Amino acid sequence: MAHAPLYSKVPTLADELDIVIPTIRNLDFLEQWRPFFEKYHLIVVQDGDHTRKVGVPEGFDYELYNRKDIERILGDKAWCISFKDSACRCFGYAISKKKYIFTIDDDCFVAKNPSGEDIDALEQHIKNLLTPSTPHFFNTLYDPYTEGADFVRGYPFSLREGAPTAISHGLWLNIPDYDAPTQMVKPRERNVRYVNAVLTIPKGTLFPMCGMNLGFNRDLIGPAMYFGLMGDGQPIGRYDDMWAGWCAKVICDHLGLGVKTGLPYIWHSKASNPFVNLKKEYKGIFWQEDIIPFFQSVKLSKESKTVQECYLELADQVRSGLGKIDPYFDKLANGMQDWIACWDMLNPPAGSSKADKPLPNGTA
Ligand SMILES: O=c1ccn([C@@H]2O[C@H](COP(=O)(O)OP(=O)(O)O[C@H]3O[C@@H](CO)[C@H](O)[C@H]3O)[C@@H](O)[C@H]2O)c(=O)[nH]1
Ligand SMILES: [Mn+2]
Repeated sequence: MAHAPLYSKVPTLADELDIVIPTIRNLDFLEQWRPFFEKYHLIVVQDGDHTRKVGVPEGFDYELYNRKDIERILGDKAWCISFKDSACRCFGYAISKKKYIFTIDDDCFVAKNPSGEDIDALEQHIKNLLTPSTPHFFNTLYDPYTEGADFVRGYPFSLREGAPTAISHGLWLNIPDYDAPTQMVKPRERNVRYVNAVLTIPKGTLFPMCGMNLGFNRDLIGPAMYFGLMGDGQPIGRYDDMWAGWCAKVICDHLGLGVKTGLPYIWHSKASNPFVNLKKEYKGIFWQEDIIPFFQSVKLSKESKTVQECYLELADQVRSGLGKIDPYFDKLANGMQDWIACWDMLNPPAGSSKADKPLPNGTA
């Protein structure tokens, strides 16, 4: 059974992909990415003080949303979008009109491969997203759809079509995405290991999704990419991307979609303060010992056929399964529900009466 064609030239998807950047800093890092990013539309989610002017370097096509814009657009449901946390980025996922999203932090730069060449992270994410995943049977020679590799002997031919890829999870050279305790005991550790591999995360296995260098297919998994309620007024931080990854993975498993991790690498330049991070992560470090078994036991009903249906069913299970840990999870379940309402308001089904209503633009 022939499997997906290899791409001699990876399509740019310039009109089908938005780059979402959360920022409390500045966007000077875009200068280094200019050769790779300039042809794409940017969605900048400005966090923190909305009166601060965030400059976008000349030549980039963008829309920029600050807290006031989020409140204007989402009204009484704006509360479900985090404030003073990188989780605010998920507003960009909902307001986008494109099929694909790539999100990157403003302290991530262009990395070099072992041959010293600049890595076009976006091209690799596109390659990952446009080729199938293999969640149902592990290919020991890694990604069979990449040049110079294939399915190994014993790989069932009936499974070689693979599954549609929903998420492409990239990695980081230099500052690794460690939690605070690890960062505190290994303050000088740098990731210098370039592993030339892309792996599908097997069905039934969870993973810690980092939002620093992440691509996904909005049409396949967008409504599940709610970065959990963190930051201002919340008891935990730095679990936003993790929460989205756990929710998205159980839904991908239910819907037969794939998640890949590995290439591409970016160069992560700033180590955030481990003491500040410990304060943010502290409760999460304990809670996740209950959260993970919860997600491992999640069963979604066969009636849940769309991402929204799966996500709302999951929100109910979060409320009943995790609400006893802390009232936060009840609030988070409410946030998940209001997120879906926001998603559906901003992304009405084609042909519905609301589909043609232009939304208020960002402050760009
Ligand atoms: O309140 C905030 C804090 C930060 N941002 C923007 O979000 C990203 C990540 O910020 P930063 O680089 O400071 O954080 P890291 O610890 O390196 O990031 C890791 O933790 C995750 C946070 O949950 C993040 O996704 C991981 O990569 C930058 O663009 C900041 O400008 C913000 O918008 N609001
Ligand atoms: Mn960072």
